[in-house]
Amino acid sequence: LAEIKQLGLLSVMQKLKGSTELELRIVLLGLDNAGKTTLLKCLASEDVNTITPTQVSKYTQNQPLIFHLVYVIDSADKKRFEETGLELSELIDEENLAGVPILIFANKQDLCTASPASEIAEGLNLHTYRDRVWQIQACSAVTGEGVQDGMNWICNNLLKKK
Ligand SMILES: Nc1nc2c(ncn2[C@@H]2O[C@H](COP(=O)(O)OP(=O)(O)OP(=O)(O)O)[C@@H](O)[C@H]2O)c(=O)[nH]1
Ligand SMILES: [Mg+2]
Repeated sequence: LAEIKQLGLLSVMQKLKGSTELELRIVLLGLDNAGKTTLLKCLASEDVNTITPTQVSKYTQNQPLIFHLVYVIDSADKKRFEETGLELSELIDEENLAGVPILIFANKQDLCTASPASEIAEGLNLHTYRDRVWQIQACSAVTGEGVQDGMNWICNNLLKKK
């Protein structure tokens, strides 16, 4: 995990379907330059009132309230696909994160050099993840496209658990 840049812990108060209020904790991870900060800004600009990003300086393995992981990938940086895949698999093998649902953002889809999310999913062997629910979502943190779809997936997971 040492090389994973830890970005932020997001405490999100989401009002779902008008009546339910849920607190959602997200740990946002990814290699440097993947687009984590841009994604946070994108989320914050969409709903400043309900999202409170907190920058934390260090990843602590015993975070008590991790409900979801979000892993960001630069879809246009093919040279680092192997590296990011290794980091992701280490994360998946973390004992403390066993079973934690994971959303993978295939970010920077606005670039014409970006690989499609389906190709990235294959390269990362996502289909072999059997201990948790996972989702890969194509997005652009710059245009905002796909970001809300990813967040909706997380919200739907929470609703299912209730
Ligand atoms: N075209 C494009 N550029 C993006 C996108 N997301 C991020 N970037 C750019 O990629 C670079 C890195 O983005 P950051 O958000 O700083 O990445 P980061 O993951 O926070 O990087 P570190 O803080 O170094 O770990 C910046 O120049 C962003 O403008 C995207 O969806 N599309
Ligand atoms: Mg950053």
